[in-house]
Amino acid sequence: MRTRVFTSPADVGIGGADVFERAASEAIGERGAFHVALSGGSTPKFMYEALRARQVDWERVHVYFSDERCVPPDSNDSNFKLAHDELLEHVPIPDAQVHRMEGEREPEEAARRYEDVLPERLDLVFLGMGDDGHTASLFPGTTALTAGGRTTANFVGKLGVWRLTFTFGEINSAREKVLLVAGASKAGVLREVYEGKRIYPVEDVDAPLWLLDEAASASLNRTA
Ligand SMILES: O=C1O[C@H](COP(=O)(O)O)[C@@H](O)[C@H](O)[C@H]1O
Repeated sequence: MRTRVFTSPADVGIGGADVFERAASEAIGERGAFHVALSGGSTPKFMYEALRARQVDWERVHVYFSDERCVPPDSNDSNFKLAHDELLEHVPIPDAQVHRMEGEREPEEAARRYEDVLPERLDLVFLGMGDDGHTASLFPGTTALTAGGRTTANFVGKLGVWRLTFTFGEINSAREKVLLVAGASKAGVLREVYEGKRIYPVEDVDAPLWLLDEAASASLNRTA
């Protein structure tokens, strides 16, 4: 496992922005465009703030989402809205290059439609981890954990809601995967993940780079 530990959640965000800027420069230099998927939740906000001032050729960036809540794009629960308000409206990325999941549609239909939007291969996928070990909207015990295809609708029984999410196939086919994890509530699950217990969905992400804050990593006995 590759891991970097930062002092605070804000520093995790700066670490994520560093990865974004470097990967964008490499992809644009080598292939002429950068295809990146963003996550939701609370952790990416700091990365979005940091990214506004970075040297990124936004005209060549295409943004996707690794999961979405089944809500309209102007809902405060929308992963797209967070990225839009905190980053995308502040940088010169063409609107046509922002590819949101349509959380306002019937979930199965929205998942099918998103498969037509995705590029052949994503350069970089940002992910978070919930304190139940979910990543994207791949929650423990849900059907999406074994779904084929690239995106799927997922009913999350314990929340009583539908979500849209990348499958593990889509996540693992990306060139790079980065997990941003902050907060003491994640420490217990993280310890078990690092012990190789193999009980949480997040453990099915192949070879991710983990960007952690000190609170999340407090109980790790790390050798990597
Ligand atoms: O529900 C979600 O939660 C995870 C983790 O979010 P965080 O707030 O603990 O950082 C997130 O990665 C996912 O995109 C989101 O929809």
